[in-house]
Amino acid sequence: MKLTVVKIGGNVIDNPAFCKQFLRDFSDIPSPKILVHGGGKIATQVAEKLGIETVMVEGRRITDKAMLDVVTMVYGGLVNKSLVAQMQHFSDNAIGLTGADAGVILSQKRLVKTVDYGFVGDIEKVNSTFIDSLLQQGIVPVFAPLTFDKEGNMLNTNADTQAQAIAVAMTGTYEVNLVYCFEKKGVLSDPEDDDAVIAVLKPEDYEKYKAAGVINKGMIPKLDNAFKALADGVSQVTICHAKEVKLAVKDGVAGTVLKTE
Ligand SMILES: Nc1ncnc2c1ncn2[C@@H]1O[C@H](COP(=O)(O)OP(=O)(O)O)[C@@H](O)[C@H]1O
Ligand SMILES: CC(=O)N[C@@H](CCC(=O)OP(=O)(O)O)C(=O)O
Repeated sequence: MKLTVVKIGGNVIDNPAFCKQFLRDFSDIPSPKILVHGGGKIATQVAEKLGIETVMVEGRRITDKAMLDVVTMVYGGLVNKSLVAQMQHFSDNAIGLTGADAGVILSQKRLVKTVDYGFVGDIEKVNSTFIDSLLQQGIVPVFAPLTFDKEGNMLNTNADTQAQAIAVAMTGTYEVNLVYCFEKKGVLSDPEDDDAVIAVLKPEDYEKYKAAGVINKGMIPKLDNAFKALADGVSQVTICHAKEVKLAVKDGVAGTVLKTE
């Protein structure tokens, strides 16, 4: 049986009209399906209002206690619950979850000698049986980019990584299609040209574009996760504009499709 996992980024969520259109389109995608959301841009804005500075290292937010409070409120509260309410309006029976709810995504606090990331989690285990029990009831799980550790901490977790880990965990039961939606038409071969979409991306091309600096910033962790998902058993991985989510799922052709070789 097929399962669709869609990840939606912060630039889409931050735009109410764009986000509403995306959720309307998402509601047309047949179940079973899962939504994973980011919200980094909104967390940065809220933190700024509270006088808390944002520092990102290799695509991950340094998350001290004050920032953990911000991301817990923003991702687990504001963003997650707003999405769930709108999805109910579009007749998707959504349930909003952090990884701590029902212990569904266990992480370990990120330990890197050179950088103190604070309350940032690297995912260890996803309870696919619990997720499947929701899917079996026709419920659409909506995951905030938060996980937890055995010490009882909430941990901030990169949303692209979380989508990849959930998608891979579900491959035991489903043929999984993973779609990363954002505000551009796909992975671009020319950052200045919004139409220069790379239709098919293979690992060797990725390395080439990365070395040339054409693929950079947030696209690097996104593609690392996307290729990992493909290597770990996800059937199809697409990176596309949020407006093309239905095309990506129904026709399997939109934006950039990843191939292993
Ligand atoms: N070659 C590229 N093609 C498209 N986007 C790119 C490329 N290189 C870097 N980017 C940047 O990557 C960003 C997407 O990553 P990120 O900001 O983490 O998105 P999201 O928050 O949606 O996960 C784009 O907004 C774009 O600025
Ligand atoms: C640890 C870490 O960096 N977590 C991310 C989680 C949100 C996210 O990934 O949001 P986007 O998908 O919108 O970028 C952050 O706080 O920015």
